[in-house]
Amino acid sequence: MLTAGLALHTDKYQINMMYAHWINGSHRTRAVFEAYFRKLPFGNGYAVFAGLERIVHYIESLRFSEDDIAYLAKQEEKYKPEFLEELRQFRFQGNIHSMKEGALVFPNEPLIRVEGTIFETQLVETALLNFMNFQTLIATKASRIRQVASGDILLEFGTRRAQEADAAVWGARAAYLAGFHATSNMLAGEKFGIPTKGTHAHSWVQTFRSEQEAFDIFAEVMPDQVTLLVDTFDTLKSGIPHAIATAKKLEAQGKRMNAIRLDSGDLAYLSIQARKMLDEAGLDYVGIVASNDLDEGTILDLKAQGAKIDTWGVGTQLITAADQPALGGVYKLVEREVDGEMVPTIKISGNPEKVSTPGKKEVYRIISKGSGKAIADYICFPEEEMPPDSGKLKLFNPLHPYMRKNVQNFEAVSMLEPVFLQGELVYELPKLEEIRSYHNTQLDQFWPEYLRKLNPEIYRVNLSEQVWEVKHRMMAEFMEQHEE
Ligand SMILES: Nc1ncnc2c1ncn2[C@@H]1O[C@H](COP(=O)(O)OP(=O)(O)OP(=O)(O)O)[C@@H](O)[C@H]1O
Ligand SMILES: O=P(O)(O)OC[C@H]1O[C@H](OP(=O)(O)OP(=O)(O)O)[C@H](O)[C@@H]1O
Ligand SMILES: O=C(O)c1cccnc1
Repeated sequence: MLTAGLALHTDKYQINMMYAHWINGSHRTRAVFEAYFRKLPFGNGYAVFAGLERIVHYIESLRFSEDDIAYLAKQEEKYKPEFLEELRQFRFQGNIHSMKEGALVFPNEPLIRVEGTIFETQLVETALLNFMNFQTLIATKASRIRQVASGDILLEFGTRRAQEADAAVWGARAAYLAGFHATSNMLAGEKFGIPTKGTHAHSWVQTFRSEQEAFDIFAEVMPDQVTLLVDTFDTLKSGIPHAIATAKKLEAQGKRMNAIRLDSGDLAYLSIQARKMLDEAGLDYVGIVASNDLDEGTILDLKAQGAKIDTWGVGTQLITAADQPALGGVYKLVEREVDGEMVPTIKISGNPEKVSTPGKKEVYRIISKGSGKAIADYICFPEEEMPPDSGKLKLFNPLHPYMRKNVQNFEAVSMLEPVFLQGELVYELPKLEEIRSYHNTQLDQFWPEYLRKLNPEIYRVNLSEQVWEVKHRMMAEFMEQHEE
C-alpha cells in the first residue's frame, strides 16, 4: 500500500505556508504542534489510539521526489528554484512524541506532539491527522463492538464496502488491534500478519445445480475449514438440512464441519432454530456465524433476544464507521519561537471548547496504587515536577470548580512516548500482537462505568494549575487587547 512517495499527501496550504515562511526567512523558526480530538466518537467513553505505525513509515520516507518537485514547479511558477532545492534536500529532523497504539485516549489531551522547524511541522499536519483520525476511529468502533460481543469471535468483513483500498487494509489492522480476531482481507493478512478467515459467497451455491452439490463439493475441497452459507434459497427448509447432510458426510470421513453462516432474515430466530436443528442432528460442535450489516447495536440486541451466534462477521458498519464517519482530530500550534525563546501560543474561539491550550505539554495517567485503576489523565508542562508517588496531586476542573479531588498513593504513567528525536527513529514499533495485548491491559485499567457502550461516565482529563493559569492569562490578555 501507499507508504513511500507521500510528500505531496498534504494540503496545498501547507506548501503555500512553507513557501511564504521561506520567502520571509522564518522557515527555520521552531514550533510545537499537538494533535488531539475534542469529542469522543459514537458516544463512547474512550477512544483507542491507532495510526502510529503508518505515521512512522510516512515520516521515515518523507522525501520530495524529482517528480514531486517537477509537479510543484509546474503548479506554481512563482516557486523559486532555491525553494524547490530546499524541498529536494528536505528530511524530517524534528521530534515526535506519541501515544502508543492501543492506548485508551480522551478528548483534549495531546495524542501526538510534533516539535521542529515551522517548515517541517507544518508539512506533516495533513498526513498525520489523516492516519490518526481514520485509524483511531475504526479502532474505537471495533473496541465498542468487542465490548458487546464478550467472548465471541469477531471477523472483519469490510473491504468491499470500505472507502477504498487503504481504508480497508489499515482499517482491518485497526480492528484487529482493538480486539477483532481475524480479517477476510488477504493483503492485510500478508502485510500485518493478521489471521485471515473466510466462508463462501451466495455465488458459490448459485453456480451449481443444487445447494447440496455446492455444499458437498466445498466440503470435499476444504474439509478442515468448512463454513457453509445457508440462506441462498431458504434457510430453514433448504440451507440447514443440506448443511447437516454435508456435515454427516464429513463425519463419516472422521472430519468435523466448522460452522454455518446466516446472512439474512431474523438472525435471532434463525440462529435459535439452526442451533436446535444442528444439536438434534448430533452436530453440537458446528458453530453459527452471522453477518448482515451488523454493528454493536444489533449484536447487543441479538444477544438480548437469545440469539445462538458464536461468530460475528462485521463489515460495512465497522469499516466505514457508518454512524460517525469522521473523527475530528485537530493539530494546533501550542508554542513558537520568539527571539530564540519558546513561548506559548493560543488559538481563541467564540466557542470556549475550541480555545486551544497553550504550551508544550505532557500527559500522565494517574493510576491508583490501591485498585490499579485509572483515576484521571493529568496534563502539565514538561518542566513541572510530578509529585512523588507518596505525594498529593490536586485534580481540578476549572470549568467545574466543584469537581476537585486530591489523590494520593498513585502512580503517574507518562503516556507520550518519544518516537523521533531530531529526525532519528528512537521507538521500536511493537508487534501487532503486543499492541493487542497492550489494548487489553489498557481496558483492564478502567472501571466498567467508563467502558460501557451507553452513557458512559466521563473520565477526568485535568490540566495542572500552571497550564490552566497560562491559558487563563492568555485568554485574559486577548480579551483586554480586543476590548480597547
Ligand atoms: N432479530 C433481529 N433483531 C434485530 N435486528 C436484526 C434481527 N435480525 C436481523 N437483524 C438486522 O436487521 C437488518 C435486516 O436487514 P434487511 O432489512 O436488509 O433484511 P435482510 O434479511 O438482509 O433482507 P433480505 O432477505 O432481502 O436480504 C440487518 O442489519 C440485520 O443485521
Ligand atoms: O453486511 P456487512 O456487515 O457489510 O458484511 C459483509 C457482507 O458482505 C457480503 O455480502 P454481499 O452481498 O456483498 O456478498 P454475498 O453475495 O457473498 O453475500 C456478506 O455476505 C455480508 O453480508
Ligand atoms: O468470508 C466471508 O464470509 C465474507 C467475506 C467478506 C465479506 N462477506 C463475507
